[in-house]
Amino acid sequence: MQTINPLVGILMGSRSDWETMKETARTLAALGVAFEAHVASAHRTPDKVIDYVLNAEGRGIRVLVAAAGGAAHLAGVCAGKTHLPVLGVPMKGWSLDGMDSLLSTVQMPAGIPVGTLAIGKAGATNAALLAAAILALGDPALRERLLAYRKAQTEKALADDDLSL
Ligand SMILES: Nc1c(C(=O)O)ncn1[C@@H]1O[C@H](COP(=O)(O)O)[C@@H](O)[C@H]1O
Repeated sequence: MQTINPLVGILMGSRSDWETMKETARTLAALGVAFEAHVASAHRTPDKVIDYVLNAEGRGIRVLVAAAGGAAHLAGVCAGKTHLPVLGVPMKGWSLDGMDSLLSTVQMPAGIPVGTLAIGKAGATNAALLAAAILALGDPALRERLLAYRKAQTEKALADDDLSL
């Protein structure tokens, strides 16, 4: 999936991660951030991952989001091949409630950072917001859209405080 001149590259280890990672795509779309999303696995298609990451900056990508479940090596391998910010999203996976993905994404050796988000859809949403926040540092119009998104969220949370039986 691709919009024009993508600034954010979303990689996921399997198509089975897409249901969760749609939250990243939807949030970026809501903020008007151009992105692309691809299935690429450090285990199953390592050459595709390396090729993508090495060409990302030259193609205009500014932030990478890497999502994987189980033995989640994708984000770490991406980070090892680029100085672009890499945000890791651990997938809940098929066992261990995603703790395996979380730990294998977050526990990077010093020198090769992966900004690791929460497991699952919350992490997928927040990866988009963090990517947008990074891009907004140099994009005043995006900064305004991000502030409006946050304001709407606050207003919804306040409006939710009208409990009845
Ligand atoms: N952790 C990785 C990597 C990787 O780290 O490169 N590649 C695929 N996977 C993960 O394997 C899980 C099961 O994949 P399948 O559903 O295709 O069997 C997915 O969550 C995927 O991210």
